[in-house]
Amino acid sequence: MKLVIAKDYEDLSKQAARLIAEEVTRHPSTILGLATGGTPVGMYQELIALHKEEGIDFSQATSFNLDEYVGLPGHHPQSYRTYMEDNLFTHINLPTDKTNIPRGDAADLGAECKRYEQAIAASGGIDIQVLGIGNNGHIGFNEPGSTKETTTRVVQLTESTIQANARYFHKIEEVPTQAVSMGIQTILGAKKIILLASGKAKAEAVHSMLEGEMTPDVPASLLQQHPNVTVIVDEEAASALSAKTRN
Ligand SMILES: O=P(O)(O)OC[C@H]1O[C@](O)(CO)[C@@H](O)[C@@H]1O
Repeated sequence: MKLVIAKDYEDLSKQAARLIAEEVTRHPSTILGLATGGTPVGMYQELIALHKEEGIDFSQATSFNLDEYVGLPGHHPQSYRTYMEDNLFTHINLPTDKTNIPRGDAADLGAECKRYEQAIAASGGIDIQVLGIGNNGHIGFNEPGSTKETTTRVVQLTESTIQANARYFHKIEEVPTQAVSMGIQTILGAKKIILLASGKAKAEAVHSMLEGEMTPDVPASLLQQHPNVTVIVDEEAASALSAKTRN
């Protein structure tokens, strides 16, 4: 995996946005894999600026998000659909009907998971997938124990993930306990992957991902088998890495 240590969060966000913008410019009908969480917010702001100031054009692109909470309709304030509308979609020219996010409120979640996986395959597959990383090494909502064979499915969130995400809800009891998430196999199917991590709380997970053994106990470590991963971290998130990995 290629490691980039950015100066700070702003630099990380700018470098990540550049990679996406280059991809969209080179290949206008690119299939983007998008992530939520706090980390990519700065990257989305940079992408909006690149769209407004440099005319980066998303009109022919398509997007697939990693995950959505079970039980939340798209219009719920804490749904990942709302997050994406607020942080990116309403500010750029990506057509709404080309933005895909699993339906967490589907009546038949099993069918929804199959439909989502098939839609990704039918698009030709994800060209560039953005990922964050959970403090416990999760990617998407693939919690520890997720194997490399997993595809889009309903997953149970761990207590630590529920606690980490409670900051977006009024109280912890409101945080959904399940999500629909692309699987590890789905993520590994992307042609390129960019993983972003910022802050001290991510240092241990970044260390295990890059320097630990490949194990479903740290789902992000399974990315080691992918041929084209760029990990962009800030100094704090890089702080548990050995000198050898840093150089
Ligand atoms: O960027 P954050 O908010 O630290 O979140 C890290 C990860 O946790 C999630 O928000 C899910 O808990 C992922 O979507 C994200 O990659």
